[in-house]
Amino acid sequence: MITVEDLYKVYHQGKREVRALDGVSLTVPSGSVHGIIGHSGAGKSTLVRCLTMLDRPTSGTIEINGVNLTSARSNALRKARRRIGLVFQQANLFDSRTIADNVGYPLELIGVGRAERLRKVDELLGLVGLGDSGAAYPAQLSGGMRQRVGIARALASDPDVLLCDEPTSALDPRTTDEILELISSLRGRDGLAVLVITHEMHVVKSICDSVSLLDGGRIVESGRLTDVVRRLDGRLSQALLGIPPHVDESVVDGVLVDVLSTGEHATRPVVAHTSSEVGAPLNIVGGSVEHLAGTTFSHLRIAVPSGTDPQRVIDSLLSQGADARLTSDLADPTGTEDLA
Ligand SMILES: Nc1ncnc2c1ncn2[C@@H]1O[C@H](COP(=O)(O)OP(=O)(O)OP(=O)(O)O)[C@@H](O)[C@H]1O
Repeated sequence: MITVEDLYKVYHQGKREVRALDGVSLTVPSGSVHGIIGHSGAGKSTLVRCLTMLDRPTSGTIEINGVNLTSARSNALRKARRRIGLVFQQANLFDSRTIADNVGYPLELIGVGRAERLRKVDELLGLVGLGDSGAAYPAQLSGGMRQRVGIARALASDPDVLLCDEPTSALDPRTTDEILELISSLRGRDGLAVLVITHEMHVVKSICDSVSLLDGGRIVESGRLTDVVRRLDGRLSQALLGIPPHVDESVVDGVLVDVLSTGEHATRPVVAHTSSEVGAPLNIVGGSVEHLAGTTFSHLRIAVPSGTDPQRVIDSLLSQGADARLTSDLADPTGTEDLA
């Protein structure tokens, strides 16, 4: 488990003060995957540097399974750092070393004997699906395989936390899914907590149990994936379940309403029911249906014709267990806010 409390990182540019991290707090329990997304400049890289203590936070604490990284010095800090395994966009392998030697490198650094190293490397290569590739060299592997090597190397020192910084940004969609499946399968391995920094909503939807939105150095929204998407007006909900404009909504006659139904409600004809209840045709002008963490989320945008009171429509939808709001009341109705 990793616990971050009130983390600040202040940079000084001449007389200007930049709060790259402005009081970040978060907890990632063992056995879970937490995603952090945010605009460019939100503070993601600073957070990664501070979590790994490559850059010292100005204040605040980082604890991993009760061990405080922020107060540790020299040897104790070096040891504490091994509690975090790092996976980057590119695996940055040593080209002149075999795959096995790349994975064993962190163990070599801390003086683990050859026999134990070979045993561990074998186990890790098996775990990432590269049991037969130990003797190969990086140049002989595909990008996805190299990333698997990077993951095996990150796990070599038996970390408590796996910190993945844009782990699939350099991969094609199919390889991305294979790597995500691998990362997802690692949650709970000896109590591992996984933290993924990403700008890809697909990553969040595929493997994260919980997610935080970082903006201006602060976490402005956070929660379990299935909870944040339920908040129809939330930025994360709009980003994860957003409805791209399918029609020119300015020519729609009437008022637009967004409807979010979850779980079993998502399988019911709530719009059809409301349509007959209010006695007006309700045209669906956009929608997205997602299955996240075993739950179905249906987000529809409907046009309520002029002459029909939209509040009656909203009330009818609410009475059926759906959430419904005027689209014009939503912060980002197009769901196209760039969180990268
Ligand atoms: N060494 C530094 N000195 C001064 N300001 C910095 C420094 N590093 C980062 N910043 C500032 O801190 C803020 C957060 O930057 P950071 O690189 O962490 O954002 P990011 O979310 O990783 O962005 P990107 O996705 O573009 O890499 C930005 O305003 C940036 O200009």
